[in-house]
Amino acid sequence: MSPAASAPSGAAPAPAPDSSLVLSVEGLTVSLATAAGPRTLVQDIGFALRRGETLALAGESGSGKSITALAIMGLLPPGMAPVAGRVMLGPTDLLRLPERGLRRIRGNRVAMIFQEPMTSLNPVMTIGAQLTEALCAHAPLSRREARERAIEALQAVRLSDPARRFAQYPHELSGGMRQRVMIAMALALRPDVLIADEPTTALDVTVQREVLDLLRDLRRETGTALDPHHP
Ligand SMILES: Nc1ncnc2c1ncn2[C@@H]1O[C@H](COP(=O)(O)OP(=O)(O)OP(=O)(O)O)[C@@H](O)[C@H]1O
Repeated sequence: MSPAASAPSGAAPAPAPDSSLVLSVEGLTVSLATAAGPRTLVQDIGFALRRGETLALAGESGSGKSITALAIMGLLPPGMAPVAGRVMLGPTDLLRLPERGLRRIRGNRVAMIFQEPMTSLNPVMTIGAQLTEALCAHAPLSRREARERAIEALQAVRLSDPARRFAQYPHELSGGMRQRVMIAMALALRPDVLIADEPTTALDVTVQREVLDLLRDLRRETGTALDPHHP
């Protein structure tokens, strides 16, 4: 991890409570169980994110940026576990929350967009069906309300002709459009924190710029704090 993302020493006095603090990661350490014993993948990471703020985790390949993001979401692959630290979302330590509680937090309070939107979208469901399903899973909405919210979300990410996109399948959209759909899906639930793990790596350079500009504008409009990986 770069110095910007590395953990504070822990010797500093506890800061005064800060109501704008959304997410605070302290001393996060993740290890992988191997035949030769535990291997540390992320060591003593710490950072704080305030409402409306953007924070970038920078570091060389393999330094643990994705693992940090997955640990925050409680989505570490089997064999990996956080072995020290805290991930405070308001007063709640996500590392100590059971899976049921985490499921309520994901999407609603903390959402994540991944590198390759094609692998996160279901190829046999329309964009609209996926958006409304995600919305209905998190909020008690009628189908009609969910459809309206989904189309609004597609509009918010500046997709042309949102009503038509709603009825299309992922393969009918370009890579940049698919990433916009993923952003729409993540933001439709109005999370406090959006984690973006290299959201533009799979896109060509001009589309990368458009998606990053869009994320920046949406952050301003919604106040969602953003934790982009390789912005
Ligand atoms: N599924 C896995 N099983 C075992 N080890 C893994 C797995 N995924 C990642 N690792 C290891 O965890 C460490 C951190 O990986 P991570 O993917 O977080 O790096 P990164 O900083 O996101 O890299 P990149 O910039 O290349 O995406 C690496 O040493 C990697 O080998």
